[in-house]
Amino acid sequence: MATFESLGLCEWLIQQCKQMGISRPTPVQEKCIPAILEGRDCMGCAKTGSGKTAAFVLPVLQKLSEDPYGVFCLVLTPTRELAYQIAEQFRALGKPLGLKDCIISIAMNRPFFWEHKSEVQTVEELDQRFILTPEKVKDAYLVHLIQKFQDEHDDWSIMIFTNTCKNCQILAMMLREFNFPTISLHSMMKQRQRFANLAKFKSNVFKILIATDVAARGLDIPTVQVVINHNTPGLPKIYIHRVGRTARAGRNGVAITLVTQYDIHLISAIEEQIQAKLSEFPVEEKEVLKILTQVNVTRRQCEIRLESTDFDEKKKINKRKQMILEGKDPDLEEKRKHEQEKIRRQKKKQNRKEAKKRSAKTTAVDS
Ligand SMILES: Nc1ncnc2c1ncn2[C@@H]1O[C@H](COP(=O)(O)OP(=O)(O)OP(=O)(O)O)[C@@H](O)[C@H]1O
Repeated sequence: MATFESLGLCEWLIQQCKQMGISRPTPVQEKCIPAILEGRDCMGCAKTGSGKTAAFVLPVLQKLSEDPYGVFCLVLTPTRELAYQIAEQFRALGKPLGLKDCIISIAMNRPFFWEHKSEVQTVEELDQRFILTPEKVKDAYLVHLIQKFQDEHDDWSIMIFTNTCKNCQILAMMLREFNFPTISLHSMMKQRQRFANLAKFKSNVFKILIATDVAARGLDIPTVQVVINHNTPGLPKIYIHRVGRTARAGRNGVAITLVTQYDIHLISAIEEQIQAKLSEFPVEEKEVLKILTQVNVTRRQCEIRLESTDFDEKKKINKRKQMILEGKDPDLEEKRKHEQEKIRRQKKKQNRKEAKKRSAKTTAVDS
């Protein structure tokens, strides 16, 4: 069995790995580390949660320590959260180097040239994968499932994926109405809020993260035991990334996908890709029916509440797209608008103060 030493990794890096609980290389690390150390081009493909990040971070750090000069490594990621996560790994493993890193994010949601390859996930790691085929009560099944996990496990943590930002927002509101400690993550949130919510979920303050596919790739949250697909992913590749958020680094995990009669063809494509049949998840229908009305009413109330805010996904996305086409950064524009509004308010306040002073002076002169 290979060791980090036999792969050519130097002692200080082996010690850093040990401190992070990494004692033996995973297969992708075993194959990539020597090749990168030799300075060869390398493309690593391995299943989700198998340590691909350290497979390039470790040899990059070793090379950098040998010749610490200039800009050394550029890492491209599909989301900002992932950029921060990888930077953290560089910082943790590269601590003795006094490493300097810089995160640059661009206005566009996703660079189109990114191609993340993942091998077919094996069934052994992912303990159980299920499908649920509800008729019109998806949401009631969701509430029932969460309730079940909450009742049956002391230490639990669930990631729920859904297709749109609006759905994500409504479901988060709805689950909070049922007193589930829920937090959301989607691209219509401000970046600061996205990071804050992710941190709250990672620290286990909130047990449920409901997210769009912005959280489907690369995020490494070891405590996630369950992934629920509120909608069936349109592409098998997305399914693999989503369910890969659980059962990471040899741990166990469960993935449940809610499927309607219109999604059967999608399930067939997923099964073909993962080379495994998904089994039906057993639920007590009676229990689901008991909460059906309450769930539907709560959802409708949340929809009405959300409609009264300016949460218009399409309008906002189109506005952002237009800005990008005009060469503007939507986040910067928003910040600038906010600053201008602040200055305008301060000026107004100042004018009012001065007017008050003037009128006080006039009164004094009159009297
Ligand atoms: N050799 C190792 N032994 C044990 N754990 C490891 C090892 N290498 C990395 N890990 C841990 O495994 C977890 C998953 O690693 P990582 O996020 O790099 O997976 P990945 O293959 O990039 O997954 P994804 O395809 O989902 O992005 C991390 O918590 C990491 O610290």
